This record gives sequence, C-alpha cells and structure tokens, in this order.
Amino acid sequence: MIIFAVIIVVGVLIYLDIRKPKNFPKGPSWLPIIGSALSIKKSRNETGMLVKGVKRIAEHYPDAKDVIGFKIGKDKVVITHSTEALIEMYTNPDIDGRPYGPFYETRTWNLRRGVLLTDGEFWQTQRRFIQRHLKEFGYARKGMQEICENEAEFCLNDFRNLITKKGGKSAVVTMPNYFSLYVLNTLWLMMAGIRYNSDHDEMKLLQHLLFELFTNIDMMGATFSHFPFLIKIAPEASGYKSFLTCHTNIHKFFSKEVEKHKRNFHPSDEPRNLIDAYLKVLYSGDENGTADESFSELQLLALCLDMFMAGSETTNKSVNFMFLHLVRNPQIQQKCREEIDRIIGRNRLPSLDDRIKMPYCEAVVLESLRFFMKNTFGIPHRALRDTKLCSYHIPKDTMVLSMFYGIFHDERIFKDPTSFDPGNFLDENEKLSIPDKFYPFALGKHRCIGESLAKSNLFLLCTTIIQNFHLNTPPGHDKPSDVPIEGATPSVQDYQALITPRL
Ligand code: HEM
Repeated sequence: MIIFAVIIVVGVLIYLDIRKPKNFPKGPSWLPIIGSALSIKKSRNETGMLVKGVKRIAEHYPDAKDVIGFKIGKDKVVITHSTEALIEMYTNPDIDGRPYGPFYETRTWNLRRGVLLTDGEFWQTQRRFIQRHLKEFGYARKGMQEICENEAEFCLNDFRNLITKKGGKSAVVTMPNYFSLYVLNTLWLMMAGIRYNSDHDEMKLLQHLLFELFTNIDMMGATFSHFPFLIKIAPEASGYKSFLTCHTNIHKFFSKEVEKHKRNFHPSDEPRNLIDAYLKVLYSGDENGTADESFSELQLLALCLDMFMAGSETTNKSVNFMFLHLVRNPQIQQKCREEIDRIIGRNRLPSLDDRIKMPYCEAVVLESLRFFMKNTFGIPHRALRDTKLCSYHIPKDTMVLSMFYGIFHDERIFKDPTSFDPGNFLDENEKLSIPDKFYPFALGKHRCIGESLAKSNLFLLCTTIIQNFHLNTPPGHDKPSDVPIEGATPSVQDYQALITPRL
C-alpha cells in the first residue's frame, strides 16, 4: 500500500516537473530534474558555442522564430533571439526583475546586493546614486574626456618604452588583454580616484581572476545555480567552490580599497570620487540628512565588484575585438590612419572632440561593439509577474535572456553579418549611419550606464595607437584566429602582434 502511494506521489511530482505551462515558448521537451539541460549541452558541444547552440535548437521550431523556452534544473528559461523580441523584452516592465538563486547571491554574501543583479526599489536607488555621481566625477565635466585621453597616452608611452627596450625598431606584443589596465583605470579614477601602473601585481592578479571567472561561467548561470543540491554533494565539480574562492579574493581587494578611503576621508570633506560620495551618505546621510536603508558598507563593496565586472570586462573585450580585426585587416587600419592624418595630423594626439569629424574610426568602434556583443547574452532578467512576450505566456519568476546574436546577425540590418565591415555604419557618402535597431548597450530601465565611457575608450585607444604605430601579424605567424573563446562574455584567443612605429 505504502509502495503504491509512493509510486503515485513520485509519478505526480515527475509529471509536474516535466509539464510545460500552457502557451509557454516552444523548445525541447523537459526531462525530470534536468529539464532540457542535455539538449542545450549537446547543441553547444556540436556548434562550439552556446549562442550558436541555442540558435540551432531554435531552428528546429520555425514557428517560434522570436523566443525559445527551456527548463534547466529548477529554472524556466526563455531566450529572445530576434531583434523584435529583444526590444519587446527590454521594454516590458514586467520583465525588469533579476533572477534569484545561489549564483546571484553567493557573490554577495548570500544577500541581494549591488546594482547588476538586483531589482525593485533597492536597485533603483542605487542605480540613481551611481548615475548621479558618475556624472559628477567624470561624465558631465571635461573629467571623463581628460581621464580617457590621459590613459590612451599612457598606453602609447608604454608601447614606445617597450619598443625602445627591444632595440627601437619594433616589438612583438601579446595582444588580448594588453589594454585592460588602461580601460580599468578610466573607470577606477571616477570610482576610487586611483590609477594603477602596468606593473601593479595585485591588480594584474585581480584582472586575471575576473578573466578566469568570466571564462568559466555563462550568462544562464552556473551548474550549481540550476541544481543547488550540487553545492552540498559536488561543490568542486559544480563550479561552486571556484566561484566562491574567486569572489572571496575579489572582495578582499575591494575591502582594502574601501578601508583606505575610510582612513583618508572625513564626512566634512568634499568627496573626490564615487566611493567618497558613498561614504559621505553612510556617515552623514544624503542632502536631506537621512540615508536610505539600501546604503551599507557591504552594498558599497558589492557596487565596487559590479562596476568592476560590468565596466572593465566588457570594454576590454570590445577593445580586444577591435585590435584583432585591425591586425587581421591592414586595409581597415590604413583607412583609419588616413582619416586620422586628415583630421588630426601627427603633431597632436587624438581628442574626443575629434570624434564627430571621424566617421570611419567611429564606424570601426561600432563594428567592434557588434563583434563583441553578437556572441553574448544580456544579463539575465526575471518576470516579476505572469506576463506575455511575443504573445507567449511567461510565468512569474521565469528567467528571460536576450541573445544579441538576433540583432547583430540580422541580415536585414547587416549585409554580411559574419565579416568585420565598418561599412555597416556608413552611408554611400561615407557619413556615419547607425541602424535604428542597434542596441549594444540594451534599452529600457536596465540600459547600460557605461555607454559613453566605453565608446570614448574604444575611440581614443584606436586613434591614438593607429596614429603612431602599424600593427601587423609578425613574420612567420598565421593571421590571428577570429574564433572567440566561450564564456559569460566572448574573448579573443591569444595572439601576437608586431608593433612598428610609423616613420
Ligand atoms: C563595451 C562596453 C559595454 C557593453 C557592450 C555593455 C553592455 C551592457 C548591456 C547590454 C547591459 C544591459 C544588461 C541587461 O539587463 O540585459 C549593461 C548593463 C550595465 N552596464 Fe554595461 N556595457 C559596457 C560597459 C560598461 C561600463 C564601462 C560600465 C560602467 C561604467 C557599465 C556598467 C553597467 C551596469 C552597472 C549595468 C547594469 C544596469 C542595470 O541593471 O541597471 N557597462 N551593459
């Protein structure tokens, strides 16, 4: 009798686990416990990339051309993969939440902290604070322009010194990640008032940790997050242990920085950067004298972590894609150089004021953003309540992901989406012409807050380096591969470039 009852209960549980909600987006069938995880894994292995794997699965459901539905472990996951679906998702306030789960909370002491993966009023208050103070410490004044121009010049001088050390004619440089410190400095000067030199070991280690982290996870989360029971029984194999260790090390670094600020800042002082401004609110409240309860020291650490992750990885990798394609395509490099010589000349360094007069270099920047974003997903969203997406039913708490491949590989927008072509952003008169639906920084309430900083860095690093050097494949080397390495965001494979000063 008992056995019979157990069989019935198990049967009902399995039925509930594999049953799709009515009018849920089409997709592979769900197996007990694992859902459609195996279908995704198989397709990802066969195509070599998660983005391509999802695209291939979607092709099996031609009548579901905009969104596709999965279940991975405990999570219902819906992926938007057409331009229209992405726009609908980002502009639907019912899908403005961020998911729950160990992946999202382990990184911040099992609490929901920071700005990247929080939602509701807490997120709104903190986002508003960052936006206001980024303006104050850079965006709205000449500050950001000066900071980015200076960092591009530091990069230029480091290249020059390297070439001098190698005998003065040229140097072979390991390219991906060469620029990461300069990119990070532009953000960190506004956040913390600090710039790091290229030989700062602790910062190099931190960037390495972050790079590893982004390579080992994906935007759907990690195995331990979809299957939380694995945290206890397989902490290493599920990726939980390394995820935790990496975050512990990152937190140690930021705690030290915040401590330094606490020692050197008095509430009556004028804040010099975003961390100071945050401490001022913590010590003496905002302009009304009260601090919102979302402000705390742990939250400040989480903000540092989030800004570091959101700001440096993304920009650095876009810069890497830009230089990869400049090395692979000397004719594009030459066209940039011609525009630089015509508009700026060789007697002064590029400035952000030149940008408006340099459509070709600007088009290279936009094409690099397309190449970075086309193989990535947005940060996961969550349905705050039952809602609709492309007329499908999306139950409350479903994870909703945007797959930018849909926009950036759309043949209706880009003639040949697979080739790197700045012409995608120029009209027949070589004037800048940006497609209406070009959203590398997303849209809606979670739209990126770092767009202008990222674009400024890309433009200035491109023009400052190309104004002064030729970048080529070293003799005897193959052209660097343009097949990206998978991860939460795609990376450029290791390659070397020969840097030669212009005569
Ligand atoms: C090439 C560089 C960058 C790209 C392509 C990029 C792209 C994006 C995208 C697509 C989102 C929306 C995520 C979503 O909800 O789906 C986002 C959000 C965000 N970005 Fe960026 N980003 C870049 C650089 C930066 C920089 C430099 C910063 C820091 C100043 C930054 C800070 C953020 C933050 C804090 C969010 C979360 C906003 C929120 O949820 O309210 N990003 N970014």
